Amino acid sequence: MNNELIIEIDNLTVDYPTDNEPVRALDRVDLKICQHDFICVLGPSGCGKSTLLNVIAGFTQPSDGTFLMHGQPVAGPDRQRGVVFQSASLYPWMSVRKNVEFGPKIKGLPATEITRIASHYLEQVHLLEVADQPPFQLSGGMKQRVALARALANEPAILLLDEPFGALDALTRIHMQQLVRKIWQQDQNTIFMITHDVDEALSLGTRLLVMSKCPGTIIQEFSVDFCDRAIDEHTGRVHVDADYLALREEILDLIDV
Ligand SMILES: Nc1ncnc2c1ncn2[C@@H]1O[C@H](COP(=O)(O)OP(=O)(O)OP(=O)(O)O)[C@@H](O)[C@H]1O
Repeated sequence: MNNELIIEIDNLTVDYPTDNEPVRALDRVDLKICQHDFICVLGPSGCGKSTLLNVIAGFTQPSDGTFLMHGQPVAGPDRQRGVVFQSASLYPWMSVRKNVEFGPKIKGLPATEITRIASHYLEQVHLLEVADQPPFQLSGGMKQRVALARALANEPAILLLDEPFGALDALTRIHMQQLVRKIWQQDQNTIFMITHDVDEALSLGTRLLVMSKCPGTIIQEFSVDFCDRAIDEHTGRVHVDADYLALREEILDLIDV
């Protein structure tokens, strides 16, 4: 497997200015992300998970420390980092296909290539049959699949998912998890995902990062392989065994739920 280093974060601190004292959201975070890592970030509410994702996305600049991508500082957002948020925020005036074509079009690719890329990712998320519909005609889960296809169509070096399934019902959520796992396994993507759901993290991630209360720092990392070693062929769900349950308890204790 290719273990190329993609992201290197050293001593990262983020302070948000306020009318009074600045709020320290992240405190001296160190993190390396390599090709094909599937990182899941867990931690109490307000511990700085989104701030960390926003720094990696290029939306927020560090107050101190360094953040390098492929060895270079990052000035702002670009197509190297695809982001999917909890709410799909699609362009409502464009069809599903046009939403997915948007990135490749901005990139200036030839029309045939734009069509090919959009069809490929729409097929991957099982949405080719609704490609010509406007987003408002889709269910919440379908909208999230469009958002995923739109992010993937830029072929980013890393996919950043900020609670992408948080607003979905339980069954749709499981289907989305299966889909993301399959895409990650097939295409060898690199994924950084925030979740509040320990089971979701255990069933998807290869590295689970647990953060402390605000100001956030990474207090523990777990390397896991449940998604590789124990997926039920028929249901696509992870087989829950004693190791899984023990780790689940340990993480919940750390988060102090
Ligand atoms: N723009 C801002 N200005 C001031 N403080 C902010 C700003 N954004 C976030 N914060 C504060 O920074 C801290 C970390 O926030 P952040 O949203 O990164 O946490 P989180 O772990 O993602 O939270 P949640 O799990 O509730 O989504 C919190 O104390 C929050 O109130």
